Amino acid sequence: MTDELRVAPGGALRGEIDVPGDKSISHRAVMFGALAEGKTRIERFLPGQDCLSTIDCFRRLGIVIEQLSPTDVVVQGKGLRGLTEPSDILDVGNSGTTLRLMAGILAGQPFFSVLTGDSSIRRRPMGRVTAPLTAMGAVIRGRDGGRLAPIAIDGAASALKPLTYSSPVASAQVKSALLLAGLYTEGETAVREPYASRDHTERMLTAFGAKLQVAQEPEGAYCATITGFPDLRGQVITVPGDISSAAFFLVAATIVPGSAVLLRHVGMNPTRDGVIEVLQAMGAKIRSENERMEAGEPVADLYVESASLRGTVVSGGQIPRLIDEIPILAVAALFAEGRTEFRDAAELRVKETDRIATVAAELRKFGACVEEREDGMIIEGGRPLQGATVESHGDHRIAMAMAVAALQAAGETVIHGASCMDVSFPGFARYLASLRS
Ligand SMILES: O=C(O)C1=C[C@@H](OP(=O)(O)O)[C@@H](O)[C@H](O)C1
Ligand SMILES: C=C(OP(=O)(O)O)C(=O)O
Repeated sequence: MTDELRVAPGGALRGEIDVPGDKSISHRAVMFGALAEGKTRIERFLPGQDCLSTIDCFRRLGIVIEQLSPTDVVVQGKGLRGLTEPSDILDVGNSGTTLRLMAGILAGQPFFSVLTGDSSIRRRPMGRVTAPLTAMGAVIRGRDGGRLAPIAIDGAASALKPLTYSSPVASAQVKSALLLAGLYTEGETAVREPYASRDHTERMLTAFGAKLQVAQEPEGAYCATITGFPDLRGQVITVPGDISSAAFFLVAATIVPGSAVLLRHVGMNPTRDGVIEVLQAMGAKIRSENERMEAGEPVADLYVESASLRGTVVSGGQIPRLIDEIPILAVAALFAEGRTEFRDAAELRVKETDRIATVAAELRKFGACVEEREDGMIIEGGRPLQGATVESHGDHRIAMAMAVAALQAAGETVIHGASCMDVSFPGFARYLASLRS
């Protein structure tokens, strides 16, 4: 089978999509379910490759996890002390969230474990979690002095103590790793970040019974504090749809004239909804309906119609609220009148790929005008696009963003390495096709 997706331009997008489950929340439901006493039932779980890696790793740690259907998962939790030493390395595949959050959990276990992943994971910075975990007393070794995977955690030699830590980056993975290690300390562990990153860990751990305090601080800073050794109890969790997946259809329906699409069950957590704010500022017609709370998270249905866009500036505290949506927002910028600028987004360089470099390189193949900056990019909108042969570079969000750009490019586009879409959005091409028929 060839690993490519062909996308031809065509008519309006019309219909409804039940947006697949949120990746960040699906990971956490499995992890916290494993650490809780009793059964956790997860509905609308995302059966993407990344979340399946998390299930696989926890099975290797002795947790029974049943997948009653692809989206219906039951985790038989064994409590904070219930994990057992894995007999082999733990392979997280392509998932940075799995590796970094598990590093925090495994630092608190009385056994030895090794975490690794694919070639992309083995290039991504892990010092951002291994350094503060070491400061908490964890004994961790890895390539490049513990900064690159594989990393080995000598839990038996570790004696964790609480830490108050100011993270130089707004990263939910760093924050979560330290809060999870903090579960295994006597006392309070506090993590401060320059801007609030996604807060699913704080919301969900609180629902499981942890004692957690959060505080918004001056100039956008944020601090979360956890108290060690709580009694965590199994929960029933209905996972909201992933706003990061919905974003591809928000942009697709906006740029293809005559489109009208309803996206059902979209997670609207205020630490994640920057994409809607920016698209609306650009002129997009997005209406939120049927707003409700599920599993401690706000959820809504989003109705989007095609619209003309104008350029904008995206920067500062907005960036963590839309970090994974920048590749698809760059596509929206191609169809906007004038210039769009992304600043303060150097974090994009350490994702599955260097997303500043890969977005610029691949969009230029369509004839787009994209200037790379150290911490972002500048895009001149309004140029006609030509269909092209493009590469995913093994990065799911790049592959899907290119598929959306192809909808409004003259001629056919071929996306090589398209199967990586399954990392966060299995069936993406089918969902897209369903709106075109
Ligand atoms: O905690 C999470 O679930 C995630 C946090 C973000 O990464 P960082 O923590 O590196 O910003 C995001 O890019 C990733 O897709 C998922
Ligand atoms: C960056 C991402 O995920 P992770 O860090 O978990 O690999 C993503 O899904 O865009």
